[in-house]
Amino acid sequence: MKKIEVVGAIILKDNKLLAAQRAAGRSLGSLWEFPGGKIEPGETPEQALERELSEEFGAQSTIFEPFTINGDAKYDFGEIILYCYYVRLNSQIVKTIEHDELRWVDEKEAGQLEWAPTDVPVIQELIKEGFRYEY
Ligand SMILES: Nc1nc2c([nH]c(=O)n2[C@H]2C[C@H](O)[C@@H](COP(=O)(O)OP(=O)(O)OP(=O)(O)O)O2)c(=O)[nH]1
Repeated sequence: MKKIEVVGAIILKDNKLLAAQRAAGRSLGSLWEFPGGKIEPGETPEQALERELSEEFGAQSTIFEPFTINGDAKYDFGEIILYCYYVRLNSQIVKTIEHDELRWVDEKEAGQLEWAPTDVPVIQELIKEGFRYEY
């Protein structure tokens, strides 16, 4: 099965997480995820994440440490391996081209969203840790 490596951003501000809802027509449509996307050949995960955040939001970012666990799930289109990093946005979000909605959520609200299956172990661990590491 095709392995697809994906990076996701854990963006925290005032104890809230930036959650993004995938646009309805896309793969895993309408499910919630970490902003990010596929790692392209020759890119490090950090480079991929910076690029994705620039493309999706028009925002500059700084990538900090990787999260303690990865996501991993199999779909009909391949196996997604999700690497998440703590990220600070250095500029405003000026656009959103790939999401139906962006929402700042606390732990309780995050637990009530329907996340992509890949993300479920990651978000559960993050909720357990608490939304307290702001960069
Ligand atoms: N960005 C992001 N993608 C995720 C997460 N969890 C997860 O399973 N994915 C999946 C959805 C997509 O199949 C893939 C990311 O690809 P992408 O967002 O760059 O999608 P794409 O532009 O290629 O669009 P598409 O063809 O998949 O619709 O990883 C997540 O938390 N963030």
